[in-house]
Amino acid sequence: MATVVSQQPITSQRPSSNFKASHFLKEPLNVPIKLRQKQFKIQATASQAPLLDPVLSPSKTIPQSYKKKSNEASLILIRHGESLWNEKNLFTGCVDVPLTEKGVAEAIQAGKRISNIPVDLIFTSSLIRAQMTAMLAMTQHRCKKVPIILHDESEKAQTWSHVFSEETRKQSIPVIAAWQLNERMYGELQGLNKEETAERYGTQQVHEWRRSYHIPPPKGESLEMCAERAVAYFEDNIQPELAFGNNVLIAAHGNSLRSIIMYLDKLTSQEVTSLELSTGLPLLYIFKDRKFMRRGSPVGPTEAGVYAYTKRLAQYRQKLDETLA
Ligand SMILES: O=C(O)[C@H](O)COP(=O)(O)O
Repeated sequence: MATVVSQQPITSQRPSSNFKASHFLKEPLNVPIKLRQKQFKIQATASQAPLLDPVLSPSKTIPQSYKKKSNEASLILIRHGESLWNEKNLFTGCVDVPLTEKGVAEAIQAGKRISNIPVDLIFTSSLIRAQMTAMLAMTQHRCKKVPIILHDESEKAQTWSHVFSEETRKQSIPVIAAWQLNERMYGELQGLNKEETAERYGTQQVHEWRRSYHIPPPKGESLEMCAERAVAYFEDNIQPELAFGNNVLIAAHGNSLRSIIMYLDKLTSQEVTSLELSTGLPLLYIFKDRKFMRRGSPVGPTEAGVYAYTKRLAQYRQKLDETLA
């Protein structure tokens, strides 16, 4: 499937709709922060602010003595690899199905493409196909850090999954699974064959259900409804991390990512209807000066192509080369 790529630097203005007012927090997000404060606290150093827990530290602003980690951050988006229901051409939505063997290979290939790009935090949906994609991709990353899914579903889940070694935590990457990043809920189409559905309701009607912004499938979510949870989550929990200088990988779904790309690329509800995302193909954005600049799909480490998209990424790759030499 074709992917719309626009090289224009994009402002992070919201598309004209009733998205939740965004706020640019300077400090990192406060959603899993209690967890990260316990599990993966980043040691406060002269250049790094600790992960602030608004509960533990009344003031939510970063103390003046701390600077942002960086003025630039990488954002990688990956639609999960092919799933068993993609292979059967069934509407999937929020049904939790795993990857096919091909989908596993796609996830590993995606990992090769991003293996030289820094990742400090991983966000996935709560669905296994996105989580499998993230974990498989990270097996190829040259940083060799271990992605660890954070569990905050209960106090016991938090305490029972605690890591009691600072050194081990430093060699780990927090993975936050958020239902808000789930695929759009396809309502009464879930489980139906896409071709048979088009024969029954007409190609035009099915295309509208699949790709339009405002029109929901029967008893399902429109892309707009999906955006109102996915983009709101992105603004409230992911964008502050990027603003702080943390590099983020999001492994999610065709439509939840289409809604986020619509926000990043400032696409209109008309333009987004032609946005298609291939399974397992990573997309790179650079976040700098509060703007998202799309950089296309990174090539693999052995393929001819751009060595690194920015000076900071070139330095990161250089450091990996030296460490792994
Ligand atoms: O949910 C599904 O069926 C797929 O992941 C996406 O389907 P679509 O390409 O028909 O939106």
